[in-house]
Amino acid sequence: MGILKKMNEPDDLKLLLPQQLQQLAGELRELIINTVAKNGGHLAPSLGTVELTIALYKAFNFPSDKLIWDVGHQAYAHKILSGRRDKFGTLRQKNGITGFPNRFESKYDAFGVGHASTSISAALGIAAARDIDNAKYKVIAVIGDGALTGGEAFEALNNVGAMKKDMLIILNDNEMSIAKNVGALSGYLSQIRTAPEYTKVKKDFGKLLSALPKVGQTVYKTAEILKDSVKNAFIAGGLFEEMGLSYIGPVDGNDLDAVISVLQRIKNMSGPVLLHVFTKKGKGYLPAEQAPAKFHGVGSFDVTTGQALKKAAAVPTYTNVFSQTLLQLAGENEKIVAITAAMPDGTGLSNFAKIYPQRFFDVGIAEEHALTMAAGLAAAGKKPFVALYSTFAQRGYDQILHDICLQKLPVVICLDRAGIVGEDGPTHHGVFDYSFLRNIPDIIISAPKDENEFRHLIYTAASIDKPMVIRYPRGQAVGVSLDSGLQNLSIGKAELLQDNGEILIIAAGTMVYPAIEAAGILAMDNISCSIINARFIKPLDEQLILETVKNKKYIVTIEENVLAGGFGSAVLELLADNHIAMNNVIRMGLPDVFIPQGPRNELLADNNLTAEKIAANIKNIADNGVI
Ligand SMILES: Cc1ncc(C[n+]2csc(CCOP(=O)(O)OP(=O)(O)O)c2C)c(N)n1
Ligand SMILES: CC(=O)[C@@H](O)[C@H](O)COP(=O)(O)O
Ligand SMILES: [Mg+2]
Repeated sequence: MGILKKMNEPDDLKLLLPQQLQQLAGELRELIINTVAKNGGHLAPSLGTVELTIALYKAFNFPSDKLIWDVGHQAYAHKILSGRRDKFGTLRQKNGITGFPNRFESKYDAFGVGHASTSISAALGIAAARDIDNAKYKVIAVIGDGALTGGEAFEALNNVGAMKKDMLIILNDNEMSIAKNVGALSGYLSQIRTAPEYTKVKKDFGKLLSALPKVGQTVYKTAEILKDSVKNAFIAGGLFEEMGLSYIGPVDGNDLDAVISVLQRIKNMSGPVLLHVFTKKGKGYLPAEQAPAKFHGVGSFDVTTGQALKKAAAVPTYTNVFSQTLLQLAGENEKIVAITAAMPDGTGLSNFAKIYPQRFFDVGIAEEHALTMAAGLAAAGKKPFVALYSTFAQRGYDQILHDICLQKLPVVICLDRAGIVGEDGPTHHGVFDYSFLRNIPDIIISAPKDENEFRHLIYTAASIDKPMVIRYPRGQAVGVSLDSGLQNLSIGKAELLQDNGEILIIAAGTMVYPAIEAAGILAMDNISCSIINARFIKPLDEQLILETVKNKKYIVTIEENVLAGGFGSAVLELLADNHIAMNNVIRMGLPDVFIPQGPRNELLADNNLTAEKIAANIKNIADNGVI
């Protein structure tokens, strides 16, 4: 770390010579690779943007100028260069540096991110505020080709072209979303990349740039000449020009000199400018260059081989179970179709895509569109399964309400990564879905206690003619054995697992097994518990709950969701509506705060949602009568 260790202030970089900047790029890569190899993280995206980040720091003055990253999973070099080098070893760890730009972590993180396609909107807002204040700083958004497939990015571009604010949008095009990028826009960008003229421009670009003056009155003109020169070579970026932006590029975004030169020359251009850079995802680490999707987000790995350090577990993940069960059902029912919003691997739909390419749709990072498209498919007689991460489904609230449920269309919404996800932290925890879905009429919300029940719920969802949600967590399932056949579960029927004692635990989804275990711990203290597996959050099994609460001294609800408006609230509403006293109800779940990052198990323990903590809390209540 010869040069990097001398970089104490971001401005130190401005004094470095070209060769030293190259060395800095190498050292940044080394630090990023070694850190991610230990902590896990978004390696390939962050390796691809090293040169771009150095060039941005060379050309602009942060934090006065505002740099807004889209998603923010490519911003590790930015974190290191903006005063977080020495803490970078704590990346994604509990109480450590977060995996995404975070307004509360650094003044260099101009906007907090984690969800895609927000950067242009945020940058436009900041530019508009700047102009109201007559301030003079620059505003730069960096957006990937994947994030550009999101509707919000298009809405923003539409507005940018009309508002004509001075701002720079850098399109970091590596031809990849998490998986291969999809869609017509991606096709358009590839045409620019493969146009024979690009090769010529790429070669001539350096020469062209060095021949042009750098500063003063001529800058704007220079940029115009530059733009025209490129445009004269071929009409690249016409789409953006038509929308009212000045298109510059394409530029090789891993060629440090070229990116520095172009930024220095265009930074004073007026109006909205789109700079198109091509980068290589995973650049500088062969395993990541060869398998950019695998190294998009990784767990710990061996740097020499690129092999994961953790052995694959014998117990399947919920995602695997979903993948296999849906494939089985799709073989039996040709109406089944599947939709992903740019996460074919993460949601387990890649095999479905291979086997049923005509019945599979990757719509890009477009959750809203995915849901309404599913509604359209259902309206035309198909049985759509939309698989989304719970946190990203937050984008699609009105589509679920207005386009699916109000229309009573039989779409199955599979919410993966529901609950606490771990190291991705508060932007990614899927802990709000019970609350934001529960108020929608005609929706069915289910949460399996284990993989066996999960398979039956998928089968049930495939068989009914109503909108249904199944929510399940990140990572491994419980490890129970699977029934040989699949069966329909009665909608809204819960499962009474045991009925003895004065304490009734009603648990939802992932909290059922911890509840059973907690009851086992309490039994050793002669405290007996009854347990209900809710299975359905909506409709609730009102009959069973009302029957079972009779003669119970305490009722405990447990959920891996925020308490506000969640499953426990549903039980309270039921009791209130039936004039049953509620002063003996204890709700366990997540508090009204954003849960930070950390290992999932530790975060569950911190929030009293492990068997031991549940048992300790119930014992305290039983012993002291304290709630
Ligand atoms: C709303 C939303 N949906 C899905 C994701 C998951 N996601 C994170 S990064 C990514 C791909 C982004 O591709 P791109 O913008 O091209 O960046 P790259 O990784 O290629 O640098 C996806 C789908 C997300 N963060 N936000
Ligand atoms: C940045 C982003 O949103 C995704 O890359 C996400 O981190 C993937 O999460 P999983 O690792 O749970 O698939
Ligand atoms: Mg990309």
